[in-house]
Amino acid sequence: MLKGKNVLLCVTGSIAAYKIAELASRLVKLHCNVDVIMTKNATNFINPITFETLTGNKCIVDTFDRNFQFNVEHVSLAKKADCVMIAPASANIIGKIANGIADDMLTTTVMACKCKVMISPAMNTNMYDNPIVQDNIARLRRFGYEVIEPDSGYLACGDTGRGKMPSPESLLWYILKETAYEKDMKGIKLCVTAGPTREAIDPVRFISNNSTGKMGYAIARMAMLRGADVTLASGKVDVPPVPFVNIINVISAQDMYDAVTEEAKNSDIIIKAAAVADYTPLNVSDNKIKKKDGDMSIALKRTKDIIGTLGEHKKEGQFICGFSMETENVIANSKDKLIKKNMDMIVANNVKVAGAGFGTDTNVVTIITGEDNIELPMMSKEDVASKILDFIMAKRR
Ligand SMILES: Cc1cc2nc3c(=O)[nH]c(=O)nc-3n(C[C@H](O)[C@H](O)[C@H](O)COP(=O)(O)O)c2cc1C
Ligand SMILES: CC(C)(COP(=O)(O)O)[C@@H](O)C(=O)NCCC(=O)NCCS
Ligand SMILES: [Mg+2]
Repeated sequence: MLKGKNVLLCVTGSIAAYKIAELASRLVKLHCNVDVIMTKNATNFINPITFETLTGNKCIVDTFDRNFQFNVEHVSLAKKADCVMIAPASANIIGKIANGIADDMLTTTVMACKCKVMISPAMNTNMYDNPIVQDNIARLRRFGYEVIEPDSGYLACGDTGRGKMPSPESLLWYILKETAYEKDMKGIKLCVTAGPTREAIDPVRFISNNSTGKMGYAIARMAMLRGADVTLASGKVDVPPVPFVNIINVISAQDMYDAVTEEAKNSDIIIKAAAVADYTPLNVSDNKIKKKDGDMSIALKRTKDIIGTLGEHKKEGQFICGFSMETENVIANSKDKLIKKNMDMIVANNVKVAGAGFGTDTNVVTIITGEDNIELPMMSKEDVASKILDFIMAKRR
């Protein structure tokens, strides 16, 4: 995902420094070239050899070290980097950078950087809340540095509070958002739906379906990485939330209808990968329905047709993509829906095909537009998501 990219990690003297080894390793596994600069104080917490072994590059601490690969190392590292992350960032380094001090390798390199610089403060809560630190952070933001909000939680001194460095996984997402993929969807507002809906029968029971949200979440994730401004209307799912995406949690088909019809007013593209109930109980019992002898039946009524409503009110230039999950006459039924509901594209999948449908990490789909019928081989839901976005972007051009 990061082949050909150069990320510069800058590590300072905080107990959270050890966690950056994990980040460096994750980046390397994504085929990224990783350079690491440490402050001298950081080497008290983690040895440069750790980073050198993980990245295959010399870890630089001393500006005046003559054992250089480049002529003027601080300038070449600054020029080469696609993005810089200072993590953990000590109160000291924040103060130095905010005030134009460049008295070591880290601060000198950062001073020479033109690329995006992200700073992840990690320190004791009292230090973080200190008005001098807060003032320095505000100053850094004013100069275009991205300062990442620290988490709240257990700190090494035994206190609990603000100042904890976000997990390596969270920091990785910041880097991916900046460097992974071309940002060809920048400026586009995308609304994605995902997951199942739940239709209450009584306070303890509901009618639902097997959707896990994996397909919709993959679309939201890929679009976010391509620079889109993404809103994800999600039913109850177990998949982790997508960072940097506005998630609207919904339960029922009616909730989904309300969220999506509202969001659609400002969306350039709408992709509906949720499995929304077509029917809901006619009456919802206020109390748990008691078991009785004999059979029972539940009367159902139609839910509102979300895609139908979106198609009817489609704005000029808006692109609507639906998903269809069929078990027979997949293509014919999907084409029918596409036309009837005024969609621009429909992605058909058949639950009965191996590697397709609910819960799996792969899917087998056919992308159907007015003109084309493109059958894709089995691929990961991530790759299916990319293909869908590629098609939509090409159609919009
Ligand atoms: C055990 C220990 C843990 C520390 N943790 C932090 C920390 O999390 N954040 C911080 O700002 N300073 C922390 N410090 C203080 C810094 O190491 C100190 O301010 C140092 O001068 C920072 O140097 P540097 O910014 O050049 O890396 C810690 C010090 C010690 C001894
Ligand atoms: C120390 C640690 C990395 C521990 O993380 P963990 O609880 O996730 O294992 C985390 O609490 C953190 O990021 N702390 C911020 C820096 C810190 O605690 N500095 C010491 C002064 S209180
Ligand atoms: Mg349906």
